Amino acid sequence: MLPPSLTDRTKLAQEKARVLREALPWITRWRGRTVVVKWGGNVATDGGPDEATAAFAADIALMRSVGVDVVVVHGGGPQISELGGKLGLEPTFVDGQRVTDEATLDVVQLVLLGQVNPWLVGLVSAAGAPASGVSGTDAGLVTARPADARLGRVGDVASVDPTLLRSLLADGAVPVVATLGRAADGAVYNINADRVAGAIATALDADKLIYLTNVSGLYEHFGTEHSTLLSVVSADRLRRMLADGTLEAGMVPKIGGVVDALDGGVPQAHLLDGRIEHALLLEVFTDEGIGTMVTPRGEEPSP
Ligand SMILES: Nc1ncnc2c1ncn2[C@@H]1O[C@H](COP(=O)(O)OP(=O)(O)O)[C@@H](O)[C@H]1O
Ligand SMILES: CC(=O)N[C@@H](CCC(=O)OP(=O)(O)O)C(=O)O
Repeated sequence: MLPPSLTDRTKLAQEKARVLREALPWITRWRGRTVVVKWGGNVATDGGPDEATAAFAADIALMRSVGVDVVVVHGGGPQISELGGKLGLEPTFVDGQRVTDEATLDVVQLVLLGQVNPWLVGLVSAAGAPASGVSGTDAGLVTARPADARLGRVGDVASVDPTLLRSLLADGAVPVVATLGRAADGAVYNINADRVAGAIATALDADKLIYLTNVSGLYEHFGTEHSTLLSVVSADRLRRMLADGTLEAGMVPKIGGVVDALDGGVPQAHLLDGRIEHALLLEVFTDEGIGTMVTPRGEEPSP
């Protein structure tokens, strides 16, 4: 009989082999496919910020290295509120969208283009993938149109031209997109990152759209004692949730982005807790169903 320590080591090695075997069909399935991953600023706030985002960057680099065309779209809402607060700007939101006056727009640009984007580009690069930071205002990537006038310089996505992203992907790079947009008259607008992620996934005919946030997924009866995590849900059910007003705060634009993407032909979207290290890897390369999966009719695909 094997000594106990060797038995344990053998069991651990066999477990590693099992994980690798489990990953193979998923790696084969996702090679050459396009996956859009939206990193929410909340991933880097409450608790252990850098570990979770460093693990996220490592997962992105791994996806790239096995041949997935991966695009990162990032937010930075809490980081914008933090710097704005230091500068005396009180954050105000309407249905999850930041009311953006001219001074706030300056802060949005400073934080997204000067802090969050280069930080994520640095982490993905350090993890071994050639990341390339771009703004939605570059090369006509995101054309904005003014949103609700009460929101000031907030835009909706009018259109996405994926040419720049396609050429970066063809070069083997990982585009990391900051979600500003430019209107036809050249003016820059602040656009909610969840909506941009959905529009970019649609424009790229992505095979999967993943949102990383600070909850385990989408809950029914959120914030009540009856709250339950929805593991698989249909786009129709999300439409009903949007219409009946049961979603609050940041979930409104996120679910809006998911519904837009599914309506635009993206076959599946996921909401995951990005504070769990390697949540992305678990979702893409294992049989583990974590978080909430959204498909057109609420059915679960297999590899
Ligand atoms: N039904 C719901 N299920 C889960 N979270 C919800 C729900 N309704 C509202 N939320 C809120 O949405 C938040 C995530 O959105 P948001 O703050 O915009 O994150 P991010 O920065 O990742 O975009 C959660 O922290 C949660 O408080
Ligand atoms: C119009 C609008 O609300 N824009 C967002 C853009 C950043 C974002 O969406 O960040 P998260 O994904 O981290 O929430 C904002 O100013 O907060």
